[in-house]
Amino acid sequence: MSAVSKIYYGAVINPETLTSYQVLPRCLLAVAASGEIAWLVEDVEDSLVQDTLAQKGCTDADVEIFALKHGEFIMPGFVDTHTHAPQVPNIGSGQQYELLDWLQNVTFPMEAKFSDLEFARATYKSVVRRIIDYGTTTCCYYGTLHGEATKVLANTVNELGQRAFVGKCNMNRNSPDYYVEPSPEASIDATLDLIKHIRSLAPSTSSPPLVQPILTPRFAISCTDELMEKLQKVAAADPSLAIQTHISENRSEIEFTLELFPSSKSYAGVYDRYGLLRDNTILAHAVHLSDEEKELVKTRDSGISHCPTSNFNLSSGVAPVGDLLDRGIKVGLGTDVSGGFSPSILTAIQHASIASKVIALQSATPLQQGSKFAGQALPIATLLYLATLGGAQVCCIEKQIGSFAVGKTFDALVVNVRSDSNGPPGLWGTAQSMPVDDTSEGRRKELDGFLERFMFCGDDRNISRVYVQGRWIGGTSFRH
Ligand SMILES: O=c1[nH]c(=O)c2nc[nH]c2[nH]1
Ligand SMILES: [Zn+2]
Repeated sequence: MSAVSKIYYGAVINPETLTSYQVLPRCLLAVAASGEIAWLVEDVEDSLVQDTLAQKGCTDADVEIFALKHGEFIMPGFVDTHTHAPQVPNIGSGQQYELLDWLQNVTFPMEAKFSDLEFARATYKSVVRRIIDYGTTTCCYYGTLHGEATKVLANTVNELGQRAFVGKCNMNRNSPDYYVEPSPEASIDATLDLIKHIRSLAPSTSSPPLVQPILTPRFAISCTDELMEKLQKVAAADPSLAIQTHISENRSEIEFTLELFPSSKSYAGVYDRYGLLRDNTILAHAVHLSDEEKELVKTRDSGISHCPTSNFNLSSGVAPVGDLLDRGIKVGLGTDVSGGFSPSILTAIQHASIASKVIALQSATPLQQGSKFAGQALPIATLLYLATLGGAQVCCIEKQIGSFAVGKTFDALVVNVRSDSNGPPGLWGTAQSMPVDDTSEGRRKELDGFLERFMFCGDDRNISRVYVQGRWIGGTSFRH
């Protein structure tokens, strides 16, 4: 690890497990020039900061110290495990449709426009900029079916410094003539070319690279058997290649899938038959999986992207996240723009909470023995985990990001809930320069309250800085 280049002192929120997180009002955290966390001391009194720095061999002269104000805190950046960059211009339109009609009437016409590379360049620049400023430090992006436009997306992400997985859609059927791949061969050639391009963006020293390719069969409906067989070969030849697709989102979609693949018993069975369920597979939605399918997903160690905003908005249903968690399945959050109408993971957090409450309200039976989450409202710790470390697990990068620990990279947000922040006016009450209760317990309680209110009432105006790999890349205080 390189020498310490920056020290942060102040309030830190650090996710630990599905049911716990650390609330650290006076944390001292050092980031190396490489972007990794060099060391972290959980509780340091103001008067002991200089001594602690001296003990760590740091002097004011050689490192920059960023002292957070009261009402500011640092937390890990958000992980969006599922979104569609080319659908951002469509946000808020077509909400009268369910999935299959929405794709035909709203989504495919917009995605088709990305055959124009100038349009792709201008759109992706503003889309990625906006997603970074919403606090998403890692994002799993679907591009369109166009290889060249998806290279533009990957280049843009790389230039703006976000961590991401970027894939082009494989789709050679059940799409309009103006927006469909001509053959399985053409789909695979463009995919391999994109993978090569994205891997060439990585400086050889950064491990893992900031931008990684991801195999993206749009969903089973849009891929012929022949294309699925070819995708299977690509995946088998490259076990480190991540995979993303949609699963079991909408009842008509499930019915159509089973008609198209009559030899498979279930939707998950289709993907499994083609070797596409593995530990680095991200499955969006999983609203209507059978118990047998959930077991299969668990056995393959694939992850689920829970996209509650989209599931409500396209009237798809409510995913049984508590049950998935009880089964030990990895779960993260996804915005699924523009099925979801917000690119902010904060909105996904709020809707994940409401979704769990809807399920709890509908649960006729009391909690079953051994179930920790099913049929219950998800607590703050779980929502925080899904938005950060859970998402990192789904992407198989939990050793690098998602929480703060020595050796992990500093992918982080500075959140500002002060009355003088740019955030929702009047939300935070009177500006206080000090906690009302200035004891350790008082500070912890206050910080915990700040976190909860940020998660439910905050927005991007409260995110003043966004860091990826130690580099300041966005937020309201960032000069673009
Ligand atoms: O929410 C969704 N958005 C999409 O673009 C899509 N394509 C297939 N299935 C999908 N679901
Ligand atoms: Zn989607």
